[in-house]
Amino acid sequence: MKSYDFLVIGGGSAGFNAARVAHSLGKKVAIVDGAKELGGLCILRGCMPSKTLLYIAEILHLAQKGKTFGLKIPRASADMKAIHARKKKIIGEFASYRDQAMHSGKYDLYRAHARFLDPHTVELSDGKKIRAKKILIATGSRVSTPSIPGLAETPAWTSDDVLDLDFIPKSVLVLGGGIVATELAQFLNRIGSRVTLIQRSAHILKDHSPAASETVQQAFRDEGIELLTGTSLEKISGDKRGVTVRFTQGKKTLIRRAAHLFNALGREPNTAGLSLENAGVKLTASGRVVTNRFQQTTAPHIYAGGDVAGPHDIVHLAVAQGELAARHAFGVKKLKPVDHSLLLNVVFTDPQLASIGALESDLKKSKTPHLVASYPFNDHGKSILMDANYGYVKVIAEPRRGRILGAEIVGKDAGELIHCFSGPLAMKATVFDLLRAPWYHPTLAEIITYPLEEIADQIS
Ligand SMILES: Cc1cc2nc3c(=O)[nH]c(=O)nc-3n(C[C@H](O)[C@H](O)[C@H](O)COP(=O)(O)OP(=O)(O)OC[C@H]3O[C@@H](n4cnc5c(N)ncnc54)[C@H](O)[C@@H]3O)c2cc1C
Ligand SMILES: NC(=O)c1ccc[n+]([C@@H]2O[C@H](COP(=O)([O-])OP(=O)(O)OC[C@H]3O[C@@H](n4cnc5c(N)ncnc54)[C@H](O)[C@@H]3O)[C@@H](O)[C@H]2O)c1
Repeated sequence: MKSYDFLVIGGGSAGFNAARVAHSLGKKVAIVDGAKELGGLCILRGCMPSKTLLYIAEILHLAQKGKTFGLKIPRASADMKAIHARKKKIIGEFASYRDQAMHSGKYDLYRAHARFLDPHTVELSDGKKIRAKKILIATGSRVSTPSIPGLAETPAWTSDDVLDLDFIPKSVLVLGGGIVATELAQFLNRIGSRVTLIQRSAHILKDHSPAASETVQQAFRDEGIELLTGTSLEKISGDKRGVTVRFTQGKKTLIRRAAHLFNALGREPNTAGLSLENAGVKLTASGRVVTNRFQQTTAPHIYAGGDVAGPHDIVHLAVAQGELAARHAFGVKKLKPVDHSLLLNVVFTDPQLASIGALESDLKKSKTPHLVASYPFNDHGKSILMDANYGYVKVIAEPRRGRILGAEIVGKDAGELIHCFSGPLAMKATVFDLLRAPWYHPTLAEIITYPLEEIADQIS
């Protein structure tokens, strides 16, 4: 039986980066991955394909509103075969780069599924057994199918299918109003599908502020997406002609039909089949692997990172958790846990929605003193000339010295603009520090100076 210092189960963002760090510390490392294609979710079926398609859809949208800018663009439409080919080429290049790195000889790579036999031994789906001193579980997440009558029996697309379309679907019913649902509903609508989105809570993107979700909702409705919120799904059925969803909204019972159904009702940690009970690794009530601040599970020599551990399914956190686990496993000193108080979140709808640090609602709940100021994009020179009028920038600061606690941006390129705050938040900067920085005119970024000045005025 082969034996290693470090065994990584799952070679996605968390697992690959943990293996890379362990190798750089001089350790003998093995990666086990059971996927047909190497690369992990972000490269193959997550961040990169979705952002490739969303960017294309944004260009199409701008071309279609050429008249607003005084342009004659007679007919802009999606050529799905070409779009699909572009996506495949781009993703193929990213995946091949990762594949080469995994085959670099720095790690022993096993293309199989693993399950624990005991706390130090795993059995692979090809029958091999391997042992390791330290192990990382980085098996990611998978689409969940909640128990809604008819859902399991009705053919439904997942995000994997939507990201791989090579035709324009006539109509799609999108179930859910989270990030996957909203980003891909807008993509489908912009390429020319008739889209209905059915969401359980009162707002889409319910983890964000109501003002932020309402702004995105308004943009979606203005683009022609039918958005139904505050609903409860009752029955889903399908026949040769398409799918039917029956649901309630308040006291009304409603029915919608479409050619296709898209299940965007969330993801769940990928732990089935790992036989974690043989290793003494416990799960939380929501099915994530229990970990401490250094990613150790309830069996201290076994670590977990990425979507399987949470608390957020975000790729830079998966990378940070994997790297931290490898360093901790091999005794690197003065390590800091991943700082979730600096949570950075981006939703790549148009307008984009991005936030960092403390949310206003959490500060209100905990009665933490704070100052808030915001400024709308429809009163800002650069966004007006770009016809990018949805949204606002909001800054939250501590009231005595003006230390920035958080920021929320809804608007054009919010995912880029929010990074004006990530360095300053990490460095505990104040609004006064940021106002000393130069801000070029005319840029979208300079809008940030307005709420900063308002807070500075309130303090002084
Ligand atoms: C449509 C979509 C868009 C997204 N967009 C973004 C975005 O824009 N930005 C962002 O930050 N995040 C985004 N995410 C989330 C992000 O992709 C994930 O948080 C991240 O990829 C998780 O990385 P991971 O290493 O935990 O898991 P993964 O990358 O999923 O890796 C897990 C690996 O484990 C393997 N595996 C599973 N079980 C076993 C087993 N028993 N034995 C061996 N191998 C196994 C799998 O084959 C896989 O390769 C998106 C997700 C989706 C679905
Ligand atoms: N831009 C990004 O960073 C990005 C993009 C895509 C995905 N992701 C990550 O992937 C993860 C998964 O995203 P997701 O959108 O699939 O999940 P999610 O949990 O964010 O959204 C699931 C949606 O389904 C609804 N829902 C769940 N069960 C339901 C039921 N029984 N009846 C009615 N509605 C129900 C929820 O209310 C919610 O709107 C997220 O945590 C996100 O962090 C990130």
